Amino acid sequence: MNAARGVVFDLDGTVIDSLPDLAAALNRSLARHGMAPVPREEVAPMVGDGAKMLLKRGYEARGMTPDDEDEAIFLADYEAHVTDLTEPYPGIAEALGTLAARGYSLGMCTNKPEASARKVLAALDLDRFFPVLIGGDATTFRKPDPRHLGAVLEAMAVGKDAAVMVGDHHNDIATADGLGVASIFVRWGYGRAEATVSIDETAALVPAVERLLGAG
Ligand SMILES: O=C(O)COP(=O)(O)O
Ligand SMILES: [Mg+2]
Repeated sequence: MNAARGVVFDLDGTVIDSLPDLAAALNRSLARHGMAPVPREEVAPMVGDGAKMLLKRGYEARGMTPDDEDEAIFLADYEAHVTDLTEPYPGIAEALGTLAARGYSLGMCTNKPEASARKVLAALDLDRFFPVLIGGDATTFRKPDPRHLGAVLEAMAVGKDAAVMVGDHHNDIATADGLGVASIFVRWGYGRAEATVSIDETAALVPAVERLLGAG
């Protein structure tokens, strides 16, 4: 019986490969100022602390600082194009379906702006897996602050001993560690982290969760 067990997912770099659209939006913003584009592989390590931080880091790479107008235009433009090039990672929908079928509650703890997160999940037919989702702009705290994960677990009515956090960034692991929650680091995303449990492919996800939370 897994009814009270929960798996909390990070979004960017864990469930969806959103880097192409994030990089494209950043580069459209830079182009407004006549600045050269930042290649995708250089954008990847800038992802993980939310869209505003991505913009700031992208501008810094070109020796500039975004102002409020840059920020507003970038956020609206990204939200409008959030599904142009973005895809779920291969096998992730199947893994989510298996976890749901085995009785795990699923939730999402993302630093992405919440409207963009909900829009992209709906467009990719993944929103049905995540009745609980808290975005990086929804409260005054966000990952790596453990309260972000704490708020997701509270909304899921899952205790921290019965939960696991899955993410691609050191923020995800730090959030879980800070709250005393088990975590799984996924290596297919954009970040690096020291983690007790790491996996290389989506096929390894369900077995890793079952090992941490006990097979049903
Ligand atoms: O958009 C970001 O910077 C990070 O989003 P994530 O927390 O879902 O990885
Ligand atoms: Mg991520």
